[in-house]
Amino acid sequence: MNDKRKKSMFSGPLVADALKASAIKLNPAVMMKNPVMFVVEVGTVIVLLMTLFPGYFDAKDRIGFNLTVFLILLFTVLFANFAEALAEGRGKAQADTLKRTKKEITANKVVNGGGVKTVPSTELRKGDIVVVSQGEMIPGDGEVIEGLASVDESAITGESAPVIKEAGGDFNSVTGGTRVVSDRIKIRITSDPGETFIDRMIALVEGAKRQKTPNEIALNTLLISLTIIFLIVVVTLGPIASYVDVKLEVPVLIALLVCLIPTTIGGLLSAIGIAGMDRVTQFNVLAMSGKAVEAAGDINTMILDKTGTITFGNRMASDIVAVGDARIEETAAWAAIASIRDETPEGRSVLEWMKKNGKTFDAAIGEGGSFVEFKAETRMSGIDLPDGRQVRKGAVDAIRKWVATQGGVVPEDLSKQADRIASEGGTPLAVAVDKQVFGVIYLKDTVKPGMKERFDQLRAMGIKTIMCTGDNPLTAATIAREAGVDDFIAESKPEDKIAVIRREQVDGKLVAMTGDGTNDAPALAQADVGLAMNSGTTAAKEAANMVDLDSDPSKIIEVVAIGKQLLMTRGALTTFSIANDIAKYFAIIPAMFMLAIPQMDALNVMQLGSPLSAILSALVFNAIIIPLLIPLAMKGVAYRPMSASRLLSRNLLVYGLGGIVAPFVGIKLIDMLVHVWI
Ligand SMILES: Nc1ncnc2c1ncn2[C@@H]1O[C@H](COP(=O)(O)OP(=O)(O)OP(=O)(O)O)[C@@H](O)[C@H]1O
Ligand SMILES: [K+]
Ligand SMILES: [Mg+2]
Repeated sequence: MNDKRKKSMFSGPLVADALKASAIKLNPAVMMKNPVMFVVEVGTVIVLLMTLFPGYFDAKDRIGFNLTVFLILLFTVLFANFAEALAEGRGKAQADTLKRTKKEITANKVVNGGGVKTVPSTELRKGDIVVVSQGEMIPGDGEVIEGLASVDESAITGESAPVIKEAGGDFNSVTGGTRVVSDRIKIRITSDPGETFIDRMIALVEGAKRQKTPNEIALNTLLISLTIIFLIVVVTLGPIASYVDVKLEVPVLIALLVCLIPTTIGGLLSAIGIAGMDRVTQFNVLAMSGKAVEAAGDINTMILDKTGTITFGNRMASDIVAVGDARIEETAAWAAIASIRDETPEGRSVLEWMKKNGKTFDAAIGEGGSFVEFKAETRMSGIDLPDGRQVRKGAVDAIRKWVATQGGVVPEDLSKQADRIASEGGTPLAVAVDKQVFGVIYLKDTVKPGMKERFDQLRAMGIKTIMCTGDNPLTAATIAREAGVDDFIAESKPEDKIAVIRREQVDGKLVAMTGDGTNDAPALAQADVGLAMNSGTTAAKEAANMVDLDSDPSKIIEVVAIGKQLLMTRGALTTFSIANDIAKYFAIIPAMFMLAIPQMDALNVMQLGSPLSAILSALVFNAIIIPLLIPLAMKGVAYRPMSASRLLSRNLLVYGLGGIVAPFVGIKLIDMLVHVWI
C-alpha cells in the first residue's frame, strides 16, 4: 500500500479542506439530504432573524441570549458538516492522485490488416487490440491475448514489485494506467472509456455515487420519525403553555427541539458510513458499494479455499515413495517426466526435489510429447509420449479411476501410502503410466500461522467457516482440524462452491467467499460478499462486489471484521445519541418552566446556575458532543469478537447508560463555566 493512501484522516490539509467544505455544505439544497440537521438549520435561521430584527419579534431584551443561541446552533450544523467532510476528505485526496494517473495515454492500436496506429487511449473501445511494449503504459483494461510481460501495478495497488501477466489462464487481466516494465504483450481491450477499473475506483473513493445502504435508509427513517414527533411536541407546547399563562419564547423552544431531536447520530451517520468504506479502502480492498461492506458485517457463513488461503499454498514435493513392485528410481523418474512441462508450483517442485535428492531421469523421453495441463476438473496433469504411453500424476482417486478405465489394477499399498501422507496433512499425488501405478509424491503445505485464532474469533462472532478443497477427504480433514475450521468439503470441483453457497442461502444465511478464477465468477456473483483477487481474471473481478488489490484471499476475514465494526459503530452511536437526548430533556424542560414561573425552583434537580444558563449549557453540550465523537465515528468503536446478542447487551450498557450519564456530567460542567458570565 502506498504512503499517500495511509495518510491520516486528521492531517492538516485534510482538516483545512474539511473546514471549508463544512461551510459550503450549509447550502440548504445540500442540507435537505439530512433532514435532522436541516431542521436545525431552519431553527438557526429563525433565531438569526430574531437576533437581527428584534423589533419585529418583541425580543429586544433577549438579543444577547438569542445571538448566543444562534451561534451555538450554527456550530451544531457546522460540526455535523465537518464530520461528513472529514470522512470524505481522504477519499477525495486519493481520487485526485488516481486522476493524475489517468492522464491521456497514447495507444498502439492494431488495425485491420495487421498494422499499428497510434491513437489516444480515450478512443479505445471494447474489443480493440493494442500492443504495449517495455516502458509503456497500458492504455485500458483488458486481457493479454499474446505474450508475457511483467507489469508495474503500483499506481492502483501501491505494491511496487512488478507482477507477471500472460496470455491464457488466470493471470491475463491487465488494468489501464499500469506500466509494462519488461517484454511486450498484445491486449484485447475489455472496457469502454469512462467504465474502466480506474474510473470505477475514482468514483468509489470520492464517493461520487455513494448511495445510502438499506440499513442507513431504515435508520434515517427512524431519525426522521423521531424528528417529526418532537417537532409536533415542541410546536404544540407553546400554545398549551400559554393556555396556562406560561409564555415560552421561540428561541427557547427551538433550543428544546434541537436538544431533543437525534442530532448526534444525525450529524455523524453519513460520516460513519463513509469512514467504514474508507477503512476497507485503506486495507487495499475496493468495495463496489457500501451495501457490500455492510453485508460483510452480517455474514453467517464464510467459504474459504484450502490451498493458498488457509495454507501457504506452496505445495512442495517433500518425498516420493514407490508402490507395488516399482523401484523408487523408476517412480521418481516418471514423476519427473509427468512434471517436465507442468508450470504449477506443484509440478516445478517435483523437478526441484529430483535435483536436491540427486535423482536423475532421461528428459529426452518427453521430447515431442504432448503436454496435458493440470485442470481442477480432471485433477491430473502429465504428458502423452510420442511412443503412445500416457504418463500422469494427480489426485489419488482421479488416478485410480483413470487406471481402472484402462483395465489396470492398483497396487495394494497405494491406499496405505496415500492415507499416511493425507493423515499428516500432506497431499498425495499418485504417479501412473498407462495401467501401472508407480508411486506417490508427497506434497507438503503448511497452515498459515494464526489461522486457528482467527477462526476462533469468527466462531465467537457466530460465523461458520467451511473449507473447500480439491484435495482428498483425509488431507482435508487433517488441515481442517489443524486450522480449526468448522466444516470442510473435499474433492470439490469449482461448481461445488456455488452449490454450497446456495444451500446456505436457502437456510437464510449470508455467505462470503473469495475467488480468482473464471470458474469462480458464478459463485462470486452468487455470494453476498464476493472478494475477487486483483491478480485474477476480469470475469472474477466483475462478478465480485469487492476486489483485493493485494490478492490475499485470507483478507476476507478482516473485511468481515470491518463490516461488523461499521454496523457496531452505527448501533453504538445511535444508542448513545438517543440516550443523550433523553437526558438533555431533564436539563432543559425544568429550566424552561422555571424561566416562565420562577417559583418552580424545585424542578432544578441538577442545581444548574440559572434557567438561561441551563438551556445554553444543554445546547452547547448538544453541539460539542458531535466533534467529540468524530474520532470514534471515523475509527470505529473498539471491536472484540463476540456473539451478536452479547454485543448488543454490552453496547446497551456502555453506550446506553453512558449516553444517559454523559449529558448530566457535561451539562453540569458547562453550566458552571457559563454561569460565570450570565
Ligand atoms: N500440478 C498438478 N498436477 C497434478 N495434480 C495436481 C496438481 N496440482 C494439484 N493436483 C491435484 O488436484 C487436486 C485439486 O487441486 P486444486 O488446485 O483444484 O484444489 P486444491 O488446491 O487442492 O484446493 P483449493 O480449492 O483449496 O485450492 C489436488 O488436491 C491434487 O491432488
Ligand atoms: K439532540
Ligand atoms: Mg488450488
